[in-house]
Amino acid sequence: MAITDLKYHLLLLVFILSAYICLRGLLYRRRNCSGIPYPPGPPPRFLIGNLLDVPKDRPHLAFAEWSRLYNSDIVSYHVPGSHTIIINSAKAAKVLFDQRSSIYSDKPHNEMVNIAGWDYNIAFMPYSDAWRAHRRIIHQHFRPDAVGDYYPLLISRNKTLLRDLHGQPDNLIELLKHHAGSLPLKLAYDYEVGMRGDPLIQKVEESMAVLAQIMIPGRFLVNSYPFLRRMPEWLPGVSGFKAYARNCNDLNESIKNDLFEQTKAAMASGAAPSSLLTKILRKNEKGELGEYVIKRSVAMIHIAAADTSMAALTGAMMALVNHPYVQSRAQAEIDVVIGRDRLPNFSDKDELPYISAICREVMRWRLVTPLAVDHAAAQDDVYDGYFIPKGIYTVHVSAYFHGKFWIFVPEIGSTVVGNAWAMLNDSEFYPEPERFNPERFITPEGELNDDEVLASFGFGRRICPGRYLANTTLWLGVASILSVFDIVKSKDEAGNEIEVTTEWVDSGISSRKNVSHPMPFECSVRPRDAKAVELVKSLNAREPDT
Ligand code: HEM
Repeated sequence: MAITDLKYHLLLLVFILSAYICLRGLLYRRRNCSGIPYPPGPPPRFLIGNLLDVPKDRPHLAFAEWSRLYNSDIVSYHVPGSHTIIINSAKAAKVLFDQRSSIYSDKPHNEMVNIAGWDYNIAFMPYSDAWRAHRRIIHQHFRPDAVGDYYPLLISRNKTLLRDLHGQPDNLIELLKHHAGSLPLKLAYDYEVGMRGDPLIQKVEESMAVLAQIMIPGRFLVNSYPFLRRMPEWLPGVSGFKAYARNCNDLNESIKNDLFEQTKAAMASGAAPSSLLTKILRKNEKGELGEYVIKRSVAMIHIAAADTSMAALTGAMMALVNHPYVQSRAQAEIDVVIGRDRLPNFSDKDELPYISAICREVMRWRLVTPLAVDHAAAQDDVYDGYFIPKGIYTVHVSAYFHGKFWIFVPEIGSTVVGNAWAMLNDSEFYPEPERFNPERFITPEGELNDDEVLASFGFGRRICPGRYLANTTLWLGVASILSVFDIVKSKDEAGNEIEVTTEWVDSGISSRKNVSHPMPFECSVRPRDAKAVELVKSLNAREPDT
């Protein structure tokens, strides 16, 4: 390409960007012409808005602080391309996500999510027929009465975990991560994850690291200026994001397709072991559901379940090792209800309310997803005197240039974020919220109260459909480990106890969509007594029901 041509295209790009920014500015002001203010928040800076005001680390804390500072339970900030509204109270969440769910069930558009092949993630799908089709499959197989189908698998894997823990008492966290992280693939495809260096897990981790980057506000210009996707790759700044996205897209294609195709091939040869995928494919012999819907829904299970379940189970251990009193009370409950000759089972759940209270407190105290996943408003709305603009506001401008038609689509999008952390740490409902205190879920009569800490699983019609499986996995893990083991602090070489942190961090490179995990810590298990050793040694993982 001639130098003059290059200069011409660069000038054109600068012109388009400037036109965009001006048009956005105009639109932004025009929206304010409604006379209704946006929810309060830090004052935006010229061109970059509040880009510098949102901390990368634990933004849920800053957002909750803004509510105190600006005296409003909803607050907002603006970065080029989107306006973000943060919902900090359970009251506002109920009105917006539940009572006005037809408005707030949509999801914001993120151009890089699509380019990088992450659009199969149901949590990012717009509120549409496609989303309904995917959600229906997940719901059918993970609603409360369907979760019972997975009890035998959960119980037998739990027994394996206890036996492994007995053999490697200092390897608690690694074994738990493997236990929780491998379950979704076993359940979905009957795929057994290797303890270390599993190629599929590596692909998922790589792809998720890219996703974490994609979700950082302002990280990719194409999210603010989607037309850049159509620009030739030789333009400065375009080839970088395209190559990055292409690599991630290849990973996602492999994650979606490889196990799916292997299972289909095994089914054709009559050698496929039973799994959720074989069950769904057999039920769909007449082809009512498109194959791609099945493929994407089943692939989603691992993405949604593995990291979150690992965080919850290891978070429970962090809480328990720091609170020996809670362990003793739980063990006393287990001993009275089921004795010492067998492990707790799902049929014991109603009689072990304190174990359930521990699990709820784990989900409240240090949230796995403090800011859930972003929603978007499907239409303009007003709450408590504040204006919430619709998710995507588009204006199409076309121009004829250098023998070509160009279409510019400037949009002002509003993202609506439920700050679950702020809601579940509200001292009006949870006195001394910093304290790990399962008793807060127990009534004076000794029963479980009706607070299921639902905000820890998101909001409205988009609330996590896997929450019953997640709660069941956590409950069984905590109940079985406590029935035979004490969770204790590890010791250093000099025999001193190693302190255990109570802090959580966003995993990977911090972004506000990340799953939070406990900071790395060490702890061990110790059999409660000779009776516990006897019970663990007698466990046979292949007998699911005892
Ligand atoms: C401790 C474990 C888990 C936590 C904390 C968690 C949390 C969440 C949150 C916060 C959302 C976003 C909700 C929203 O947009 O408001 C979500 C969505 C989702 N989760 Fe979970 N989840 C967990 C486990 C699971 C499991 C085990 C599965 C699958 C079996 C699952 C499947 C999904 C799916 C499919 C969505 C997308 C829902 C939609 O957009 O309609 N999750 N989860």
